[in-house]
Amino acid sequence: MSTDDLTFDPAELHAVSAKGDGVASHRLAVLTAMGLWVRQDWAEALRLLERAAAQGHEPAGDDRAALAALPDLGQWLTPPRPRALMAGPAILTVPDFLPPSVCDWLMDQAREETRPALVYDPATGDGLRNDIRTNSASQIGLERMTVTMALVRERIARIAGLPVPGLEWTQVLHYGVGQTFDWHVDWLNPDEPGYAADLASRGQRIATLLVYLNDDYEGGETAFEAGGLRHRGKKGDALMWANTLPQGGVDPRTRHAGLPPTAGEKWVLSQWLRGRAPTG
Ligand SMILES: O=C(O)CCC(=O)C(=O)O
Ligand SMILES: [Fe+2]
Repeated sequence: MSTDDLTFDPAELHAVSAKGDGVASHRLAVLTAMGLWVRQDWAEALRLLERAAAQGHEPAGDDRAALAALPDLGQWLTPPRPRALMAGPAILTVPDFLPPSVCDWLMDQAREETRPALVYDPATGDGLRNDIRTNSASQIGLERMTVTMALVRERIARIAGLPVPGLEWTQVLHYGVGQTFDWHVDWLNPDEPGYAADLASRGQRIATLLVYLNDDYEGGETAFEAGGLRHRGKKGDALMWANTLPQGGVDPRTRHAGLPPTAGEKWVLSQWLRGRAPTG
């Protein structure tokens, strides 16, 4: 069965999977990894992934190969302590947050479907093309989710100390020479009526986490107005910061930019984190 025709109903997925359909088994593996409509269970997700690969579903085979490069689950789900770069705003680094093989795999996944990056229109809450974002983005939503990605998201949630259901869909950003994500903040302006419904449903973007996926480019730092900080991690390193203040409210000092590479191409994973699962 093709992905487009396939249900997200776990009972139906089980039935189709039992008949030998690898697409259904893979989707069930992903839902089980995420705990979406079924109980979250890593061991069961891995069993289902094995089954999907054995049933000949190629993306499941790729997913399994990507997973094989990870350390054991206990180690993976206990990320190292971040190192503080700056206290106010709170900006931290995490060296070697993702293995190089996972970085390569994420870039491959993103190459398959990368579009011009959009900005959020406060008037409507829709995505809009805008000159401040000339880079491209690939969003990994539910249709493109994998068990490996679910494990990456779990590790992100753990290092940030925030719940997985609060993670927005992960994006992989791509910058060619001269392309930029110009000066902006990631938090949603609470004074902007267009953001009200989103903020009520999902809460604020409490934190941002980036993972630098490659090294072979010049320039392209992440720049913060605060302290004139310019940062560029090596392949696999994460950069994380709080968009809100410990006492509540947004932190205007988090204004930042993805500067344009001057040679080569920059790839970065971008994760915006809310504090809780959506409601309503
Ligand atoms: O690419 C970068 O360094 C910055 C990305 C960014 O600001 C974001 O994803 O919100
Ligand atoms: Fe940003």
